[in-house]
Amino acid sequence: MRLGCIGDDFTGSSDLANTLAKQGMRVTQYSGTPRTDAAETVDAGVVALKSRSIDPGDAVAQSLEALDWLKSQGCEQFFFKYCSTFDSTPEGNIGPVADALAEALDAQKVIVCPAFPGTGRSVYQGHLFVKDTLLSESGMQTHPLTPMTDPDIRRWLTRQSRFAVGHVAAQHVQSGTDAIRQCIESEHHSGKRLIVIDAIRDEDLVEIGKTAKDLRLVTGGSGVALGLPANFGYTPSLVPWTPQPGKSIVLSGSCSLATRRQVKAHIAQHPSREVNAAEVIEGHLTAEETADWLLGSEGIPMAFSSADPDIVADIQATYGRERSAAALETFFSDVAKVARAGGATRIITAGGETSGAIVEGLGLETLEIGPEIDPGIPALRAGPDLVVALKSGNFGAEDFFEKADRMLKG
Ligand SMILES: Nc1ncnc2c1ncn2[C@@H]1O[C@H](COP(=O)(O)OP(=O)(O)O)[C@@H](O)[C@H]1O
Ligand SMILES: O=C(O)[C@@H](O)C(=O)COP(=O)(O)O
Repeated sequence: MRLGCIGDDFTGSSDLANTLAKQGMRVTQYSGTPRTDAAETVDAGVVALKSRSIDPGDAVAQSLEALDWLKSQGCEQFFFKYCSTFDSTPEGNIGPVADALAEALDAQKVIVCPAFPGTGRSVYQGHLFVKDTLLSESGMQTHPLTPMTDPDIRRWLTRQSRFAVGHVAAQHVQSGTDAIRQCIESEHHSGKRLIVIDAIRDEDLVEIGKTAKDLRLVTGGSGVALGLPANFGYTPSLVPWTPQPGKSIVLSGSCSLATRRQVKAHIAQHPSREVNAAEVIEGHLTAEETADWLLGSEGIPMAFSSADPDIVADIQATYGRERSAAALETFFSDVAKVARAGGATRIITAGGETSGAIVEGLGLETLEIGPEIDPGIPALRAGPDLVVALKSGNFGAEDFFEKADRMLKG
């Protein structure tokens, strides 16, 4: 294994794995830190953690455990993957985890770059944009778990990190590798350890990737990984796929804007059932009942709790943020288990936390990376008769669920 990656959620990990696979690396995604060695054939290993919204101390401990395992597999460089919308709270977990990995690797110059132009995320003047709006006006300001209310990544990260935060501006990035390297050095000499880098185009990310050749630790969204495989001599290639027949279901616990649009579009075409959060939390709706309905329905049936911010806010005010999230995640995980036992072979999930709960619940230890369905979302094989797609909250076309099923089915 050459490149060792740690993802702070499961959808984000598959997004990174997708970028690396398209650039020619053989990639495997692991659910948590494996207890055994990786197969010899793996070039890049992505350890997916569910660490984005947990206590910062736990996130650090889990990330360091993953790092130890990746080191033991022979990795030469390490990547910490977080969300292209920098999902975190003022306490973490991006800063604390990046700090801990930097110290463990003695990395003095650490790139911080959430940009992913392919999905409209760009960093300019240290501010994160989602398409043409600032992060804090993009819908992310009402995220159920990590509301993003400050678009200045430097300022947000400064609240989370023990280290001074630096910046490389777009005009230097656009001047190419030498200019970027000089700016990083200059920030380093002025005592900055975490260095936010502007990037608005894929070309910028490729240049940043080249600059990162000698850095032990790189952090960011999947975009900044674009240029890394070439440093190891890999070249872009087509990712193979074996079609998976059988029964498909969609489970959506994401309340992000893109998912809500996709849910609306899917309802118009396929059997769909809204999961009432209060009924789940109160224990009035069982996973068995929902799974039976999914298995008995035609087409690409969907169960969803995806709701508008005011509805989510009401649920959280009544039951608490953590309790409602935990109850819904457990519910979707249980639905997936029953549906799988009842014959589901294609499972499409929406939402990072939701997907993490489902993949862990199903006990899927490794995921092989297949072709890209939409930017940042690959088809994944979990076993001889099970395939999945883990959709990040704000990724995917409006007809994503149908499109994903078409690709998984082959
Ligand atoms: N109707 C709802 N009310 C309150 N919380 C909800 C509701 N539906 C989903 N959630 C919770 O919101 C969180 C959404 O996070 P996640 O699955 O990561 O989606 P995204 O990828 O869009 O951020 C999950 O913890 C989920 O359980
Ligand atoms: O970088 C991204 O935007 C994604 O890979 C990602 O991490 C998305 O997380 P969720 O929106 O929570 O699914």
